Amino acid sequence: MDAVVEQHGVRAATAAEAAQQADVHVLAVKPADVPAVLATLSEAAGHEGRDAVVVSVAAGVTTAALEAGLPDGMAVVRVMPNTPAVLGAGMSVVSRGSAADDESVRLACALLGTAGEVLELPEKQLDAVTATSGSGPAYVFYLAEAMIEGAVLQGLSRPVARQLTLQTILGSARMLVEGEDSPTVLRERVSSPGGTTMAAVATLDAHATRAAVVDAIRAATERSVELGA
Ligand SMILES: NC(=O)C1=CN([C@@H]2O[C@H](COP(=O)(O)OP(=O)(O)OC[C@H]3O[C@@H](n4cnc5c(N)ncnc54)[C@H](OP(=O)(O)O)[C@@H]3O)[C@@H](O)[C@H]2O)C=CC1
Ligand SMILES: O=C(O)[C@@H]1CCC=N1
Repeated sequence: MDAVVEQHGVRAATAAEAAQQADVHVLAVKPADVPAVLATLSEAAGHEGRDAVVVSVAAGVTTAALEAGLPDGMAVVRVMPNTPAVLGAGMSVVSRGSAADDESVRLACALLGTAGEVLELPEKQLDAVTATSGSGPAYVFYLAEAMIEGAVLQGLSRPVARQLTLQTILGSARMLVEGEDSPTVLRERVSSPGGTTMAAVATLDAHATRAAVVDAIRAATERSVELGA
C-alpha cells in the first residue's frame, strides 16, 4: 500500500473512510463483491443519500441492482471500460441510472476521459458493448499470439516474429483510426490478385474465422447477460 501511495501520489483510506469523504465513488471490485461495498457506501452516506456519484465498472451489474443497494436518489453511472485505459487509449461506454442527471454523467465522462474515449449509450446495449470493447483487447492479443506462432513456425526467430507482428498490428490500427477507409477497402488494397494475401484470407475463410469471431462476440454478450442476472 505504501508503495502505491508513493508511486501515484494518492491518499490511502479504508472503503468506509473514502465513502464518507469522496464526491465520486469508483466501484472496481468483482461483481460478487459489489453488495458488500454498496453496504459500506450506504452506511457512510446515511439513509437520505448524499450528493455523490457512484461510478461502477463491475461487468454485468445493472444500474437497477446498484440503485437497489444504495440510498434513494443516489446517482449511479455504470461503465464498461477496457484495459488500454492504462495507456490513455481506452474505450469506455457509460450508461446512466435513473437518478443520474447530466452533471453526474459529465463528471463520470470527465473522469474516464483521462483514460481514453468515452461514449454514452442506453444500458440495454452494455452487454454487446462488453463483448466488443470490454473483452475486445483479448481478441487482438489472441490474433497477435497466433501471428507470432505462425511466423516462428515459418522459420523466423521469436523476437523477429514478435517485432513484425506488433508493429503490423500498431500500423494497421493507426490506418483504421486515422484514415477514412473502411476495413474492407484497406484489406482489399493489400490483396494483390492471385497473391499472398488472397491465399491467406482464403485460408482464414476456409477455417470460418469470420464466423468464429461473430460467434465469439455473441457468446461474450450472452455471458454478460448471465453475469447480470
Ligand atoms: N479486467 C478487465 O478488462 C475489465 C474488468 N472489469 C470489471 O472490473 C472489476 C474488477 O476486475 P479486476 O480488476 O479484474 O478484479 P481484481 O480482483 O483484480 O480487483 C478487485 C479489487 O477489489 C478489491 N476489493 C475486493 N473487495 C473489496 C471491498 N469490500 N472493499 C474494497 N476493495 C475490495 C480487491 O482488493 P484485495 O486484492 O485486497 O482483495 C482488488 O484490489 C470487475 O467487476 C470486472 O467485471 C470491467 C471491464 C474490463
Ligand atoms: O472478462 C470479463 O468478464 C471482464 C469484462 C470485460 C473484460 N473483462
